[in-house]
Amino acid sequence: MTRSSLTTPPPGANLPEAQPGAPSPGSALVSHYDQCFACGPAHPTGLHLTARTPDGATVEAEFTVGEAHQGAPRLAHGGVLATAMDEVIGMSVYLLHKPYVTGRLETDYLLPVPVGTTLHLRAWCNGIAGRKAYLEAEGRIGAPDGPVAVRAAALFIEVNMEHFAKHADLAVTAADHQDYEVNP
Ligand SMILES: CCCCCCCC/C=C\CCCCCCCC(=O)SCCNC(=O)CCNC(=O)[C@H](O)C(C)(C)COP(=O)(O)OP(=O)(O)OC[C@H]1O[C@@H](n2cnc3c(N)ncnc32)[C@H](O)[C@@H]1OP(=O)(O)O
Repeated sequence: MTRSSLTTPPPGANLPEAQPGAPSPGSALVSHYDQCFACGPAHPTGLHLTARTPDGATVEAEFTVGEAHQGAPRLAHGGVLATAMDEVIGMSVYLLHKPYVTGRLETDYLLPVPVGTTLHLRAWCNGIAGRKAYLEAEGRIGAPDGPVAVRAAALFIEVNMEHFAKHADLAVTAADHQDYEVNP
């Protein structure tokens, strides 16, 4: 895809290694937050993405474009598609077993995505350098090997749990995410 140097791993970046306690190959990934617009099962109008990791290194998910996701008539809004890409990439960082947030997200829109289309999403990590993780994702129409409609490249930045606690209840946040390092 077309990407800037900011989302390209620098020389010396390391490929991620399997982390003890991280989701194992074949497992489903739980939502990181019930009310997340992209993956929260309790969100009233969210995308309700569910994901799994087939191999402990990549993440797969499906997103079916609905009436509520239109930008142009009968076509998905680009921002909604970017949300889905951001989330599936965010879920792939889950495999690193540390909290990260999106610093930068670049998106290529290659094909229009009509309402009713199921996009097959896949995300993976291309490298880690210090607190920076370099990630990529694609969304294919209709099948895992269907035509690519969307590509994304992202830079995620590692944060500590206090990042989230500034705007929410630390006790609740920590209790919900005991498997993350709280003070990395
Ligand atoms: C009850 C609550 C439940 C909470 C749940 C808790 C657990 C959840 C676990 C997992 C969640 C997963 C969630 C996935 C959801 C999808 C992902 C999202 O949508 S995340 C939301 C959107 N993103 C933000 O809101 C970030 C806002 N930005 C920031 O907070 C800061 O800017 C931050 C943390 C990204 C960096 O700030 P600094 O002060 O820590 O660090 P500095 O020094 O500025 O940056 C570090 C390095 O990164 C580069 N960098 C930072 N931002 C960059 C950018 N945009 N482009 C290029 N480089 C950037 C800098 O140049 C620096 O590089 P050099 O070390 O000097 O080489």
